[in-house]
Amino acid sequence: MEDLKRGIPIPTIKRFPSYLRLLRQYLEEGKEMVSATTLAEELGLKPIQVRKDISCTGIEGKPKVGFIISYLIEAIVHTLGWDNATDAVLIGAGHLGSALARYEGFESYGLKIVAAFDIDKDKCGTKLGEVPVFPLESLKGYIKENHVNIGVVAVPAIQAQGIAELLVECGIVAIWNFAPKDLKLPENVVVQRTDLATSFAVLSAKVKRKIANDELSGEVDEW
Ligand SMILES: NC(=O)c1ccc[n+]([C@@H]2O[C@H](COP(=O)([O-])OP(=O)(O)OC[C@H]3O[C@@H](n4cnc5c(N)ncnc54)[C@H](O)[C@@H]3O)[C@@H](O)[C@H]2O)c1
Repeated sequence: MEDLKRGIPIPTIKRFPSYLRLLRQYLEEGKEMVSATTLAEELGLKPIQVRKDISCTGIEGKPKVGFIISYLIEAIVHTLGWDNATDAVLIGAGHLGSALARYEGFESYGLKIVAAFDIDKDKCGTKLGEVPVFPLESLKGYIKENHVNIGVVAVPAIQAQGIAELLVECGIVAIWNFAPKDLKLPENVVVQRTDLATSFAVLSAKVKRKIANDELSGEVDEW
């Protein structure tokens, strides 16, 4: 995480997950080395951009050979701070919350949902996969006791602002908000909103352009 604070450009950070996906695929295929040119071709980027991005991890390639894939994966994961899974609490154990809590893949991205909280008494005391669901009233005590820094919000939009304020009051410093609501919070709180509808809007615009016979842009999809 230290490296992120040192000012790696946000577009580079956004491209890193695409590099990781591709590099892990290469590793599964038994490849050991990869060149910046190959990565660039696969991801629709310019080789100079790929070299610049990789230089942010501190890894150096060998001329004409490229990069050792396993070292590069390790370096990107470390640069993103993903080698040290960060505990998070989830608020809202409904359809979306349940899917998020059950998804084990987040751990390889450094996120570990350790507990879920809900106002629905029938859900409290149950588990979403391995994640226990607790009543909302126990949120504050849990966060204090377990030193959790991240909150994932998956409650109805109308509840989201109140829940976000409660999370901040409990000491949460970063919120991953899935509710369709722009949260108003103190500036020192990191908020990231994720909306599948936005991704779909991009997809739908691209489809329209394709149908109109325009060229699709070569940009890498961002998440
Ligand atoms: N970002 C996306 O792409 C995306 C996709 C799907 C859903 N959503 C949003 O995610 C949210 C949840 O959607 P869902 O389909 O899982 O809904 P859901 O109704 O299945 O689940 C909501 C859960 O939140 C709980 N809840 C309500 N108020 C609460 C509160 N004050 N404190 C704690 N828990 C509370 C409910 O008891 C319920 O278990 C909605 O805001 C929805 O719009 C976003």
